[in-house]
Amino acid sequence: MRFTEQLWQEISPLYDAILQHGFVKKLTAGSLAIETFQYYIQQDALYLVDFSRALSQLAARSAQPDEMLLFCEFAQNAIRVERSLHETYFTRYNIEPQTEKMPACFAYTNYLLATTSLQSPAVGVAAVLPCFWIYREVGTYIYQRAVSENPYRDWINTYAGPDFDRVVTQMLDLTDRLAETAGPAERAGMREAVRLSSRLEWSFWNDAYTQTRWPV
Ligand SMILES: Cc1ncc(CN)c(N)n1
Repeated sequence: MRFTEQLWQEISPLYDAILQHGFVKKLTAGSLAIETFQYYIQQDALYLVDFSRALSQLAARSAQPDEMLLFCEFAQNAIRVERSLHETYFTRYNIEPQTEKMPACFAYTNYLLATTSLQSPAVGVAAVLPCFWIYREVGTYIYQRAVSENPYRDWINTYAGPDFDRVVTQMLDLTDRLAETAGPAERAGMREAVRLSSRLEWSFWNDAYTQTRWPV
């Protein structure tokens, strides 16, 4: 069994919890409140900058030039492609940019930055993997069920689309390659990183759904 197949088995309860979350259910039905989406997209704009920074760190730390190229491309796309999707919504709903990260966004971005800079490159790659993988799976799941008049159609099409699928396949292949040369402790670290980032994906949607702010 591929290492990434094992990973998917391990995180499938977390993935199921994401699919059962009100945010995803309402996004699918097209009934997600605009304020909820607003919060999400404001936080996601902040997230993407650090996500791109984490990918740039992986590029700098890659052992292979081809991997460097991949991470440079992913880092650029995180800002160019996903930001253009965001701009569509910022304009459509008149959303003001936010400058303060709320708890889940803060935890997730700091976790990604710390892991991609301080852990081994293989563990760093595992930490960013759910950012790609879970979005493709959730995007595809929603795409297959979403109503056609869904106001969030652009978001759904981006993550269920062929370009994003190609990137996710490259990430999965790379993760499997790195796992082949990793020792048991490093593989355990990779599994833990995938679990943690998957939890943080759930938290990111949950914060938007509950409009979480810093309590003090
Ligand atoms: C929180 C989060 N995770 C993942 C993605 C997809 N790169 C995103 N835009 N936002």
